[in-house]
Amino acid sequence: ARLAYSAEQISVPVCSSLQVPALQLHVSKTAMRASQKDFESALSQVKLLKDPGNEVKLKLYALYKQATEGPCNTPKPGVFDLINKAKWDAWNALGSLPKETARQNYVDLVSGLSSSSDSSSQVKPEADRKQPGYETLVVTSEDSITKIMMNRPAKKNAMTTQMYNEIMLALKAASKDDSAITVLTGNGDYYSSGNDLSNFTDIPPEGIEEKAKSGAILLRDFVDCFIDFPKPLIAVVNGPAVGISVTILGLFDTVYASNRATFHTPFSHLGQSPEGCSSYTFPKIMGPAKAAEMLIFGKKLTAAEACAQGLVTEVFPDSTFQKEVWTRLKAYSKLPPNAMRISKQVIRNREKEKLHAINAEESRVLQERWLSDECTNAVMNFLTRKAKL
Ligand SMILES: CCCCC/C=C/CC(=O)SCCNC(=O)CCNC(=O)[C@H](O)C(C)(C)COP(=O)(O)OP(=O)(O)OC[C@H]1O[C@@H](n2cnc3c(N)ncnc32)[C@H](O)[C@@H]1OP(=O)(O)O
Repeated sequence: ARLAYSAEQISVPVCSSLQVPALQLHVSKTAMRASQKDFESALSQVKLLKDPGNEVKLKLYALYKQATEGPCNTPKPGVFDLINKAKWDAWNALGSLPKETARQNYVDLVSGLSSSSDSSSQVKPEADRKQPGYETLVVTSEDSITKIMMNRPAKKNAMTTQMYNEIMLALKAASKDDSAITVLTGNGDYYSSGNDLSNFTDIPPEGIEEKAKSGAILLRDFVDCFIDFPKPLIAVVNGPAVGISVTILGLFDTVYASNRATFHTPFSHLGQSPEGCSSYTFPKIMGPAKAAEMLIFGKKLTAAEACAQGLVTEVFPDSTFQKEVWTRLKAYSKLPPNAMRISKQVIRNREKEKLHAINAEESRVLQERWLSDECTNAVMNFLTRKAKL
């Protein structure tokens, strides 16, 4: 049965006080232009929806604020004010998007949510489907799809040691569960900002060399899990992607991206070198010249550019991204699972040995880079707030 979608009922554990202002019936006069009727009807419709989850609620919040107030110009909330900061980030990420476009995107998003909730009114709330035991991820299995969602939105899904370990665990479990396909995605406005640079600060008593050594082992094990993953693996790139979250895309079978996504591997800027087998997969996918621009010079690609260069399978408008992608994935997940697995093996197996060797070599080189002054200075500059990408 449908849940009435009232302000009280949208309380959820992660953002318990997140209230979508669209639920308020007040609409400022500035919003009442081209699609006024549609917008008003979307505002009413949203109250009838099942809880769409925090990620979507943040999008609704941001679009509503942009549509009614224009670009975000309020001060950024403090570090510990997680909920208001998440809301502020979502609104601020819309930049100078015109009010009318925001209004249209709001209407499109609500319409997408209404039709998907119509077709899945029996779906259990996400909290019920969530697999326990993960702190940095939300892992769910439904419709023969295991979804692994990186869940540190306030840190742009930066990957901590714990997150690397949990992703490995989740992939191992997904390889054995009864799902047909597996998806990696991010919660919030980023897909992932790559390696959490504070990983470099936790130096053990044995010293920095030991830290670099254990980091290289973790990196190699992590990437090996992607090389060996036996089922179709799909990246649903919901926003900007940085560093290792980009490089491993070369090991996925399909990459769907929102048109808000960007792809950035600033290794030289960070005094580091390519990993995730990208030194091999990127030149193979996009040719050596384009790969060099990304991996040596840190050129950031838009989603459209990444698609033109073969790293991304297809790009979708952000306003309909989730609806279009999940509709497609649900259809794919109904294909015979063994046939899909075997096709993947036929496509990928002959490269596996080579990829493992490349991964080992990249990890070895990176272990040395982590001890360099160039890397130490770049990480310190970020951590002391002197530099950002
Ligand atoms: C086992 C080890 C394996 C290692 C494998 C190696 C991989 C290589 C890489 O992945 S290289 C890529 C490393 N990533 C970066 O250099 C990104 C650094 N982050 C940024 O430049 C920016 O944060 C941003 C451009 C991603 C986003 O900027 P924006 O202004 O939109 O947001 P904030 O900077 O305010 O970020 C919000 C909070 O998130 C924290 N954060 C973001 N990314 C990281 C990160 N990679 N590591 C650690 N922390 C990160 C940021 O500090 C903010 O935290 P705060 O709210 O507490 O201030």
